Amino acid sequence: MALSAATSSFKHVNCNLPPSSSQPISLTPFSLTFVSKQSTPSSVSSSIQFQSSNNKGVDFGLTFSKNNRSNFACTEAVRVLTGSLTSTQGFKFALVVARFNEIITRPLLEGALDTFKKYSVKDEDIDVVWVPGSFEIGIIAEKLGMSGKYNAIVCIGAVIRGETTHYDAVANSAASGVLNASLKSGVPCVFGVLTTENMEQAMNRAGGKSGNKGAEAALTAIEMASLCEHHLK
Ligand SMILES: Nc1c(NC[C@H](O)[C@H](O)[C@H](O)CO)[nH]c(=O)[nH]c1=O
Ligand SMILES: CC(=O)[C@@H](O)COP(=O)(O)O
Repeated sequence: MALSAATSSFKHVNCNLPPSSSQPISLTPFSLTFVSKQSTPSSVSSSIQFQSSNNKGVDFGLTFSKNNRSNFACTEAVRVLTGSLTSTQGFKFALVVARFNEIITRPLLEGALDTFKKYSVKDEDIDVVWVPGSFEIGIIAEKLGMSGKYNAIVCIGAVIRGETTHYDAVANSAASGVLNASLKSGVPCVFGVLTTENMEQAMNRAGGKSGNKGAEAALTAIEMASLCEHHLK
């Protein structure tokens, strides 16, 4: 395989990322060595080495197939751990949802549940716990985490600025409550609490023009659950 053909195929390398992931893969190579190894009627397998400026090498084995799909496997030198979004079998999730501003938190919850369904998490593996407001999320997330029943917990709330400084107290307490729950229990507790200046900003993030932050939180929960369960046990 000629180098020019390899580099043109390289633009189309499929890294097996899930369909909704938009995170870039950063390789920033200092130098790149290309070695063609094997060619079959349907594919060409090659080895490519990236050498960074601190002399750490990463070898990648690539298979370019005729249907323009490629497999991309890191083979040695640097161990890269990433949670999978597609290996959700047996995972259990809890969602803690604040009833305050329910007009926002309910669509956030629905977004999260849709995402779990999309990634094959079964309904019977999901528990939803309602709390009065975002201030109360932390203590319940911590209890759920400590129960040892869940792989990750999604915390959902909507704190919307009013006239007074109450907003800052609730928003900061919610954030530190969720963080503490995570650190104390060792179970990933994901922060799906909106903190917005007004209702319009909240609606935009609860299924409006800025997406659904509940759906994003569920995706983060899956990735974190996988990272802990599959790599860090
Ligand atoms: N103002 C908001 C609240 N306030 C309620 C508190 O969360 C809490 O329930 C109360 O102070 C009793 O402890 N909660 C939200 O989720 N969002 C708000 O905008
Ligand atoms: C989160 C809040 O701050 C809000 O609901 C309270 O509003 P206000 O500051 O006008 O009392």
